[in-house]
Amino acid sequence: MKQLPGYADLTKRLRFSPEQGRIWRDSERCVLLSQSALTTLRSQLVVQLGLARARRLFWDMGFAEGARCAVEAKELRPDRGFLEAFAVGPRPCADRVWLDEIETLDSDSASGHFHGSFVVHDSIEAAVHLATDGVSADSVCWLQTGFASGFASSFAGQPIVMREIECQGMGDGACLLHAKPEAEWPELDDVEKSVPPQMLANSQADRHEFVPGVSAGYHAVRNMIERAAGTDASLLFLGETGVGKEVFAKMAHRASLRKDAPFVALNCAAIPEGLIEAELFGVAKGAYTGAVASRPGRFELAHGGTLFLDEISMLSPLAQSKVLRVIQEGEFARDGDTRTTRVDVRLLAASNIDLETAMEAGHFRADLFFRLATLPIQVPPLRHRREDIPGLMEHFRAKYARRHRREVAGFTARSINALLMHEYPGNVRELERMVERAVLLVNDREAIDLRHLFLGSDRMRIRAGLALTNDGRVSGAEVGKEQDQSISHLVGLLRQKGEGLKAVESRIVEAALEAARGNVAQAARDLGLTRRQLASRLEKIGR
Ligand SMILES: Nc1ncnc2c1ncn2[C@@H]1O[C@H](COP(=O)(O)OP(=O)(O)OP(=O)(O)O)[C@@H](O)[C@H]1O
Repeated sequence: MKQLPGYADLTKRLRFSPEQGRIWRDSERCVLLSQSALTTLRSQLVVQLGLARARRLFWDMGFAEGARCAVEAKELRPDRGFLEAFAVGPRPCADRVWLDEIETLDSDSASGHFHGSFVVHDSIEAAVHLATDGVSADSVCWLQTGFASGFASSFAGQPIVMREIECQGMGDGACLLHAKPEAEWPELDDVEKSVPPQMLANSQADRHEFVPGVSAGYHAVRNMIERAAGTDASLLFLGETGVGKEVFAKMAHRASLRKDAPFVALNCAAIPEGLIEAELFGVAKGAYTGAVASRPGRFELAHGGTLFLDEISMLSPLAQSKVLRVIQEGEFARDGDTRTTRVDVRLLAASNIDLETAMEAGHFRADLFFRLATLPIQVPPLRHRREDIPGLMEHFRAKYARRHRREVAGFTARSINALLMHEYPGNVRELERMVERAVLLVNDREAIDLRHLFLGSDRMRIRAGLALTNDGRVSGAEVGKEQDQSISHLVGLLRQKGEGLKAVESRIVEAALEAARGNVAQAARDLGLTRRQLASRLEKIGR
C-alpha cells in the first residue's frame, strides 16, 4: 500500500461563509448535500427513470466532475510525482472521497499502461443503498465509480474504466476498485462503454485552452454542435466579439469525424483585401512579381479537415463568390493557375456583425449566406451566461500564473463578486485580459483583489455599475441608491450656495484636472470628453 501525501493544499481551497450561507471551492460555489438528501435524490431518480438510467446519470455526473478534478490535480501539484498528483483528485470536496488507499498503481504514459487498485472505506452511496434497499447483488457506488473513471481517464489521457470488484453495498467490508484501460476489460456494460469522448477531449489536449461551461446558454451551443457532429454541415457562429466563437468552432471540429485531420483558421478581417484570395486559395509560381514559388492556400491546408473563416463578412465580393464555388463544387484554382484543385473541406464560419443585415444591404452574397447558415449558432454574451464565469476565472488565473511564473492565492470574496457582476462588453476575451493583468499586478502568494482587476476606465465602469457592500458583496441596486444620494447632496449644495449649473460644471472640470495632476488628456478621459472638448471648457472658465 502506498503512503498518500497530506492534503493541506486542498483543504485551504475550501471556504465557508456562514453569514452568506455559501461554500466555495476556489472561486466555484459548492453545495453541501446531506446523506438524507442524497437518499431522496437517488431513490426518486430510480423510481422516475428506472435503475439503468439513474445509474447512468450518476455515473456521467461523476465522470464529468472527475475529469475536471484531474485537470485541477495536475495544476495543483505540477512538480510532484505522479502518485502525489493523482492522489489529489479524490479529496477536494467533503463527501466526494472515493479513495482511501492506493493499493497498487502502475502506469506508463508512453505505452498507455495503467493498472491500479484502490480501497474506499465508508462509501456514502453504499450507506444510502444499504439504508433503503439492503444488500445488493451488484455494485452500488455509481457516482464514485464514474468519478474515479473520469478522474483516471482524464489524468491518464485515455479511457480508463474503474470498476468495483468489491462493494460495501454488496456486503463487503470496503469498496475495492480496479482500474484498467477501457480496451483491457473483457466486457464493458453500457454505462462504462460510454466514456463521453468530448469530456475526455476537453480534459486532455485542450485542458489548458478550453473551459466547459455550465450555463444553459453554453449547453444550447454545445447541443447544436453535437447534433451536427456526424455530418459535414456548415455551421455559422454568430455573437458579439470575444464570446468564444472560434473556441466553439474548434469544439465542433473535435466532435466531428474529421477530428484527426487539420483544423485551419483564418481571420478574414486580419488580411488586407488584396491578399485574401491568395491566402485562401494559394498562389502559383510566377502569378505576380515576387511569387517565386507556389504555395498552398488555407483550403488546401485544411484538406480532409475543417476550415474556419472568422469574420467572414469582411470577404471581398470576389472572394465570396470563390468560397461559394468551393462549397458547391469542391474545387478552385490557385491564384495565377489555370488548373483546378479539388479539396474536401468542412467549412465553419463566424461573424460578429448581423450577416442578414449585411446581406440585405448588398454587402454579403445571399447564396453564400444561405449555404453557410444551414445551422446558425448564436453564442450568447458572457453577461447572459454568468454561471460560466467562475470556471473561466479560475482557468485564466491558473493559466496566467503558470505562464508568468506567479503564485496567486485565488481571488478575494469581493473580487469574485465583482467579476460575477461585471457587464463584459468584450466578453470572455475581456475577462481573460482582466485576470491576466491581475496576475501580473498581484504580489506573490496574495489573492487577486478589486484593485488588481479594475484599473482606469474599468474602474469608471465598475463605479458606475457596481457597489461594494460592507461585507464585500457587490450590489447593483445599491449603486443606484448611492448615486442618487450624491446627486441629492449636490443639488442641496447648489441650493445652499445659490450657484448655477455652469459654476458646478466648472468645479467638476477643475476637480478632474486636479485628480489627473494637470494631465488634460487624462482628465478628459475621466470625464468622458475629448481632449478638445475639455480644452474649450477650460478656456471658457479661464484656465
Ligand atoms: N470556454 C472557453 N474556455 C477558455 N477560453 C475561452 C473560452 N471561450 C473563450 N475563450 C477565450 O476568449 C478569447 C476570445 O475567444 P474567441 O477568439 O473564440 O472569441 P470570438 O467570439 O471568436 O471573438 P472575435 O469575434 O473577436 O473573433 C480567446 O482568448 C479564447 O481562448
